[in-house]
Amino acid sequence: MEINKVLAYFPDLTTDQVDQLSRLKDLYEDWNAKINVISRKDMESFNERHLLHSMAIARIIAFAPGAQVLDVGTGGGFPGIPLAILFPETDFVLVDSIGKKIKVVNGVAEELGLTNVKAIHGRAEDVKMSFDFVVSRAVTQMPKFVNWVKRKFKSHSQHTLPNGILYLKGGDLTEELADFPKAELFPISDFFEEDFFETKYVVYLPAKKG
Ligand SMILES: C[S@@+](CC[C@H](N)C(=O)[O-])C[C@H]1O[C@@H](n2cnc3c(N)ncnc32)[C@H](O)[C@@H]1O
Repeated sequence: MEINKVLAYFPDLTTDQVDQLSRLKDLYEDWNAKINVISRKDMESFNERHLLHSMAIARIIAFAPGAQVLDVGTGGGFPGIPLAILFPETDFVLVDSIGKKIKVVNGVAEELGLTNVKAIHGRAEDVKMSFDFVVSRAVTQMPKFVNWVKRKFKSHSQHTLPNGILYLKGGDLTEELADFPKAELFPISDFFEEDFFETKYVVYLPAKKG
């Protein structure tokens, strides 16, 4: 997918944001040659699989200036880096347990001048900060994930949605979400015409029970 097609879904971007998003594919190609974080096959479809896919979260929520967002198991920076570009006044903490992936995240953030990204090499369970939202893609099953992050939410919400998890997920989620009656599924095909995403939903789970 051409970058212009991705950008057409977000017509209100500033020139800085357009420039940053347009540079991502080349930056990841350079980093990937040094440290392999994205498979060759995925690199071919970088703009849809990594960029537009991550940006589906921005179709559900506009993160507020000053809000804190955690990306758990960010890998090379997804969905955290594209979201940090879209919401430059929101603070993003990207955590991954593999150090070389965090090296790539730091490199990309530095090259793009993203001052709102902090990358942590460590386990999500050990992050001791509070957040408005936790985002993620392709890390683990929801019951385990909820255990990792359930004590990491600020109680007060400054958004239209109560604070919670926004998780890019695919497959049959019936069993996985059985214990989470408050989970809401947003099909990504509602946001973008293309239907190439293996991960087909953004799952929203509010932090507060009951
Ligand atoms: C399949 S990759 C997905 C990477 C990225 N979210 C994406 O969609 O491109 C899963 C990542 O989760 C990380 N991970 C798994 N368990 C973790 C944990 N407990 N804390 C932090 N990172 C973890 C792995 O190191 C790996 O980079």
